[in-house]
Amino acid sequence: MSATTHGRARADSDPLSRVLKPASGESPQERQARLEQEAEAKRISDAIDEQLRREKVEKTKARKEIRVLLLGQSESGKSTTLKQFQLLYAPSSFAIEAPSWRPIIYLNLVRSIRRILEIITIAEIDYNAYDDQPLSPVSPTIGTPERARRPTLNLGITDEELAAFASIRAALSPLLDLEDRLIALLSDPEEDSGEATHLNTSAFRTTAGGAGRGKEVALGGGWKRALGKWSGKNGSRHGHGSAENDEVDWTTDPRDPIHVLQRCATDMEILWEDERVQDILRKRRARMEENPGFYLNDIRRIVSSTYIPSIDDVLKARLKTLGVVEHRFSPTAGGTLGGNRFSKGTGQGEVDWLIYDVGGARNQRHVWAPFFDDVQALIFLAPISAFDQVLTEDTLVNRMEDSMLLWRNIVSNKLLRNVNLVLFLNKCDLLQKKLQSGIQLKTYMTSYGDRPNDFESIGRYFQSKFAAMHQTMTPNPERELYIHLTSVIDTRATEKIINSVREMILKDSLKRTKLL
Ligand SMILES: Nc1nc2c(ncn2[C@@H]2O[C@H](COP(=O)(O)OP(=O)(O)OP(=O)(O)O)[C@@H](O)[C@H]2O)c(=O)[nH]1
Ligand SMILES: [Mg+2]
Repeated sequence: MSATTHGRARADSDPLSRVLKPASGESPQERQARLEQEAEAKRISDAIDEQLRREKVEKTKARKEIRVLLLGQSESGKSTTLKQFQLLYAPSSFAIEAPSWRPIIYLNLVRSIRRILEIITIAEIDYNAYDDQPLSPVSPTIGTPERARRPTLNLGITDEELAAFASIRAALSPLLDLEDRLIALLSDPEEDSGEATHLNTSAFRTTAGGAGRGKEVALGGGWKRALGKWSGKNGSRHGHGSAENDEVDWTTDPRDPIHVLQRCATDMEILWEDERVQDILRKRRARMEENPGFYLNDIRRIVSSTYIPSIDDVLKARLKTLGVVEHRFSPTAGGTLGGNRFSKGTGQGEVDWLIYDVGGARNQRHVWAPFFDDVQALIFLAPISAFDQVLTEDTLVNRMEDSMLLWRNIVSNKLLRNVNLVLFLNKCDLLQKKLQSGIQLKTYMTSYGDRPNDFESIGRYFQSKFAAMHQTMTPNPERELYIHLTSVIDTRATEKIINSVREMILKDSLKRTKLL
């Protein structure tokens, strides 16, 4: 019986209107008859209510969809968390997509090299500023590297080193062109969505003037489809089996970026391993290892002709999200393993998960709100290693401060009052490294005072800070907050956390269903 039919039956025998009728001059028999009628009406009404409740439960069950929104500032780890969901619940699709990350990993590597070259250039500029001072009148021979014999500047560059840097910069210059080609390939997916041969004509073209050079590439969800050809179709395959086990040889395509990378590999290694370069990086406090998309210790492996990104490579790859990207993990579409895991122990049958990954940069945040009243759970990521960093989009704003402001807005938002709230205090691995290198939290957050500068104390401090903000600002004092200290590039640890988040959301969903 449909809900509409129930609605009519209910209107025909409305018990309320009967009860509300005045019962003046009622005889005992009439009263008895009225009470019986009322009881009967109530029984019918209760039966209808129960039927409606059951139908609503069935409808909810039939939908079998849990919607989760990932929020947090740029580089907080939202897309990486999404990758972990995919790895856990749709591992076969993760494996199929892994080769598509290859150009992004190349781009990350090229960006790291560019960053080092920029830092050296700044160091050189600092050095050359010394030229403004008059040279010694007793310069023994013209052309002698006078500066080399001067007391070194704080960066300690000599003319010989300058010459060496100039030579390595020249050797690495093809990477700038490669960066343009990779940006063109990644930024313009529409253009490459046609025939596979199209790749050979335009995908690796150079953008005029290198307009995107140095800027971070930001993409919506379409790039994986556009880069389907990177999954191995344009390389020679040897052997059989699944995509992850197939051996490919990227060098068979003369236009593949692998060639430039291979030609530059030795110079990239020389640059990265050079002690003087390391010294300059140290003095400039450029901790490359902590930057997103760090592959400088893996150059040989990455430029191999048969390179396929590993799980860790994909998790480390940095690609800024644009807009909102929706991902559905469904038991049937996402692979059987995913389906089984999702439905395990829930008592709810199989469940589809709809996860919204959004861009976290300030100019991306306006698109978040329309999703607030459509999700059951929200995972907010705050990278607690970022206390000594500023936002890329606004270098006057400290990242930790930005995270806390965002958190305040989220926890006080009325639209989210009934949403399950999960907080990932993320990048704990980087926090640990920072603390080990002697960086003090109190230098950047004076409110931390003289508390111990160790990971446990700082972790506890941030947990209680974020929890206190929730407690004082929440529009729903009943709402529970689940806080986890995370490093979402750590697959094993994140799997446990995701499982506990899943259990929590499903239990809550079951509770709500029972309450209906
Ligand atoms: N070491 C470390 N790196 C992390 C962690 N979480 C994320 N990353 C890296 O940080 C970078 C940024 O992560 P993303 O997941 O792309 O950040 P996002 O929040 O999606 O950023 P937007 O898309 O710009 O909003 C990536 O290179 C990740 O590999 C972590 O816990 N530890
Ligand atoms: Mg992202």
